[in-house]
Amino acid sequence: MQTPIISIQKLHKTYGTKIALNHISIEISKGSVYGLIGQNGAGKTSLIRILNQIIDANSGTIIFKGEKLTPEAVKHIGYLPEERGLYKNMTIEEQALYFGQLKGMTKANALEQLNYWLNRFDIADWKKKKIQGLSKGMAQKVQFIITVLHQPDLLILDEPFSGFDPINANLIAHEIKNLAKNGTTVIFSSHRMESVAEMCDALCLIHHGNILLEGSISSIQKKYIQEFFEVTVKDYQENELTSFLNNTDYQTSIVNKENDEVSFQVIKNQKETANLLQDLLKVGTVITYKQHIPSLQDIFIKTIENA
Ligand SMILES: Nc1ncnc2c1ncn2[C@@H]1O[C@H](COP(=O)(O)OP(=O)(O)OP(=O)(O)O)[C@@H](O)[C@H]1O
Repeated sequence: MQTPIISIQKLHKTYGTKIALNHISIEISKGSVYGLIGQNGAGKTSLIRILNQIIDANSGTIIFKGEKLTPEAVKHIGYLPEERGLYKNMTIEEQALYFGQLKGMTKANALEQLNYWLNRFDIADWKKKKIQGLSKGMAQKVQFIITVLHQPDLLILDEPFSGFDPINANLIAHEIKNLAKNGTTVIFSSHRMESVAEMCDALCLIHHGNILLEGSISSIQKKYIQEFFEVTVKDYQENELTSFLNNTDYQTSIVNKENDEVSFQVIKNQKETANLLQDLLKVGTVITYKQHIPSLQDIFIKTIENA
């Protein structure tokens, strides 16, 4: 891995006795789209708020662009929170100037960037519109523009597609990928696993403040390909089937059982030691034995079920 743009080391966060992040460590390389996934309450927002210095961690270190993260360095971060916040009485232009200047931009630079994005989205005539007159989708687009206006090195997007129709969601997805191609690092937080699978190069799955899975999408899938199997056994012995189902080396779920055939999915718990084919041959005549290529969704669900 190249030098990470952000390195999170042993980050720990509690609220009273509740552990929101349990000494987690993550490294994210420049220009990647990194998925942060987990169910409600997993700890994603806590991590994002610490990265934005909105709240403090109890302990741990964050190194951003080679140095310890400071409030000043947050100017190089763009954050699209899940609860969007625009000032309803301002025009789009006023809003862009306000947020741009907060991030240290000159007025001229903020205007130049605003024009660039409005033209890119083909909405140049929106500039003087007030936020309160915008539809939800339009306001989301403006919020996206304001988040990227100052050309941040790190872009943190919390559920960026919520509120968008599929066409606009595609448009934003395209822009996110394009920014990453040009060197912006993106942290993409969502509990919608399919959009993470589509957008990200790497990810981490957080559950109750712990990291259950971490790495590139291809390495995660490769690891699980070796573990999932679809099997059909004919002329099976009921007692041998029962003992296979009770074997703790495997997790087995029966898909179909009819006449003298039984079909099931098997996951190897003990990848190194279990000899699946040999164990299946004791059950009966193996007529199908194939590796199942799991979707990321399958992997996440199984991982959380086993946690
Ligand atoms: N201010 C707070 N006070 C007490 N507990 C909190 C506070 N904020 C978060 N928590 C708890 O910390 C845990 C992690 O919450 P967090 O909001 O970081 O999760 P999340 O992954 O962002 O969830 P969601 O997808 O629902 O936004 C949860 O159990 C939550 O109830």
